[in-house]
Amino acid sequence: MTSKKYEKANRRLLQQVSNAYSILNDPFQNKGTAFTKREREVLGLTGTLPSKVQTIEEQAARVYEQYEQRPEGIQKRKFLMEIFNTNRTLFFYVMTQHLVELMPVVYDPVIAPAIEKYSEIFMKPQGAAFLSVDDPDTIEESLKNAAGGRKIKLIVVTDGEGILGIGDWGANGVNISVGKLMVYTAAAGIDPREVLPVSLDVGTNNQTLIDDPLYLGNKHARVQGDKYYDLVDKFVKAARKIFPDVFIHFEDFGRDNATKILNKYREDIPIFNDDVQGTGIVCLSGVLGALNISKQKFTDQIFLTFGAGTAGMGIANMMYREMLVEGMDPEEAKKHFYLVDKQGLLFSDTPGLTPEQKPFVRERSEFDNTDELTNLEVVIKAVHPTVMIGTSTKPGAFTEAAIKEMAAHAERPIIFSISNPTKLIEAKAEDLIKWTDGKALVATGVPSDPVEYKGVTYNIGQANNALIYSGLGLGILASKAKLVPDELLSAAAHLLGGIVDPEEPGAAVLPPVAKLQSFTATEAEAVAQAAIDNGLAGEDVTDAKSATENMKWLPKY
Ligand SMILES: NC(=O)c1ccc[n+]([C@@H]2O[C@H](COP(=O)([O-])OP(=O)(O)OC[C@H]3O[C@@H](n4cnc5c(N)ncnc54)[C@H](O)[C@@H]3O)[C@@H](O)[C@H]2O)c1
Ligand SMILES: O=C(O)C[C@H](O)C(=O)O
Ligand SMILES: [Mn+2]
Repeated sequence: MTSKKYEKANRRLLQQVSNAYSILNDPFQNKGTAFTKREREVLGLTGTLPSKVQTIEEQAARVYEQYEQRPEGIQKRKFLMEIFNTNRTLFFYVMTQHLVELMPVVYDPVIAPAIEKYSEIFMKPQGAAFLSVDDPDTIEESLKNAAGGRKIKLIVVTDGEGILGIGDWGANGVNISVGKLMVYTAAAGIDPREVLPVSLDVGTNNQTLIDDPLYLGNKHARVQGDKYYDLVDKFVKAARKIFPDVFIHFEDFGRDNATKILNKYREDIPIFNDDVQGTGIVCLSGVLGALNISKQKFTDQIFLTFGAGTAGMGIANMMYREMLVEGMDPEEAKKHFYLVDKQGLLFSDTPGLTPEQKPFVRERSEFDNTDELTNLEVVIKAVHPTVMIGTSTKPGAFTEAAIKEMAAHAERPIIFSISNPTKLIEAKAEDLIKWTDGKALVATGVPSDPVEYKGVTYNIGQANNALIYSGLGLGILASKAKLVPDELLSAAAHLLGGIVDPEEPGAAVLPPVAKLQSFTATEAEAVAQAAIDNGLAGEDVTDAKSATENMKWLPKY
């Protein structure tokens, strides 16, 4: 068949299969003005676009110029979402070109108001699957419909109950799944065609949403108990049936469910809870980075968890495991941990303890002023922590008095104030540096500008699981890891913790987001190697470096 005849047959087939608009309206196929004249002829696009053919660079320049003209915050994000909904390749080209500038807009902190307003500003479902507790028999059908025939390798699922620190946002929470997946692609080059955001809509206890005529989710109280866990189980089983090798990332589940779900499935399939494990890894990396700077020993550290919830206990468990890896006796290791929650310092007889908190509580007999240990400053005075991590959602909780009390007993106090979004942060980086006269080794959950203090520029690491989960995911997918044991998480943490330049004055405890793509690639290789070393990799995966490099998708036509 001559090439002319072939092209004619191909054109006819394409036109039968999909007319111009199904191409132009498919963000995975659409190139917009970058379609060449030849492509336009073959694909039946002649006359459907302005005549000029642009390169992706020219398109990106136009998009970025438009972006800059948008008002700060959610308007900038809405514009970027229009690009994402129109042309995934162009979106990720622009996002990777301006990663440091765009991450806080695409992701944390601007994603928070975007979630709060999701229903009222809804334009497109952005390829997400909306699984409803009221239609449990449509789970498989819903996943297949949303995948649209695409081979899905990575799912980020949320039930919207514990969004960042802003709480229950029901079906609006799907935006966190969409945003997290954007970071996976921008940071690690996960193919955007192979990902699926999933919302488990089990209702909401957020009365604002129930009363909001614009709210798009199920308008009833959150379903709990067996019916809830049955839906989660139906989802997990259906996802693994339809997408056999899929890696499932759980995000922003409520404190009572997150760890329980993780522990139920992690021995059988490759799953991950970002708030529990991702945050644990990034904080362990940050502490290891800080100790590289202060030259202190990990086993000498005393940890105070402020806000012993999903993330707080994920972090505590990751640190505890590290103590054991360092050879410490389990009972001795437990003596290095203090949990503070709404009730104050947690004791074995404190009412309302969660299952995750119980292994780490203390005995009242250890103290002679237990009634006063509801005040953070008093707790610090009593226990002399060297590491304090805030995952409490309590803004300003790290007061000047509390921080100065910590600095009185710790030569280089390690203080991570990581509640998100910005309005919930326990203390600002510049205050922590000032209150400790430059001694504190600081990290925040949201991006923080460098702090100038007494002639030193203090670079502030972003202790956000976004620095870690993309590399972990790429390593898991590239190695075809059958499970995600702690060994893989630890490999990621030690890799990141070793990237810090400890000799630089004011060095950050974590690598900068500007280097996210490069350290993500290195981390992915370390995770894939750990999978190979632990006998968890696919039979055909023997070379971690080539496996991760071959997996990467690049935003180009
Ligand atoms: N930086 C990151 O990567 C990262 C990762 C996960 C969570 N977080 C942030 O951490 C915060 C908590 O998230 P989570 O998923 O663990 O939520 P969670 O609800 O599971 O835990 C919050 C804990 O803080 C406790 N708390 C609330 N008010 C308190 C107070 N006044 N004093 C002491 N404790 C208090 C709660 O009782 C709960 O145990 C959120 O702001 C979230 O955005 C940050
Ligand atoms: O989403 C983030 O910014 C980090 C973390 O997962 C959180 O819940 O705060
Ligand atoms: Mn989260």
